[in-house]
Amino acid sequence: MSDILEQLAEVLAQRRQASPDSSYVASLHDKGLNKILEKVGEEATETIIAAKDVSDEASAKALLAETADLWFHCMVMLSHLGLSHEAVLAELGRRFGLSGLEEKAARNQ
Ligand SMILES: N=c1c2ncn([C@@H]3O[C@H](COP(=O)(O)OP(=O)(O)OP(=O)(O)O)[C@@H](O)[C@H]3O)c2ncn1[C@@H]1O[C@H](COP(=O)(O)O)[C@@H](O)[C@H]1O
Repeated sequence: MSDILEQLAEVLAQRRQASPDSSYVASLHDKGLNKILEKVGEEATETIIAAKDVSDEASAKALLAETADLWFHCMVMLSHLGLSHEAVLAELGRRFGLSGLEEKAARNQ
């Protein structure tokens, strides 16, 4: 999965130099941080609504699509602010490492 995030991050970095007319991501950068944050909020809301409505394969698929939209717009936000998705993965890894150690310690007591 992180390979896909890596490749997406490379494309997003290229789009920071692109013309707003040629690309959705470039148009978001051109509109600025407030527009990007508006999209993150919109996609978060759509994800929540979709998650409350999962009842079959089609609605589960709709939730996955909304989650992808949310992750994508979070990636654009990080790119706009010059931050790396790798730092987010490192933070998750650090927490996972910590909880893994805690679980191990608890098992050994
Ligand atoms: N992963 C995505 C991706 N996910 C979602 N979206 C777009 O995000 C938008 C969100 O959906 P909305 O229904 O809110 O769209 P909208 O109503 O048109 O948006 P607004 O007018 O509200 O801004 C849609 O326009 C989707 O096409 C994406 N657009 C691009 N990518 C990736 O980004 C790369 C660069 O894209 P371009 O900048 O378009 O070249 C692409 O190669 C893709 O890999």
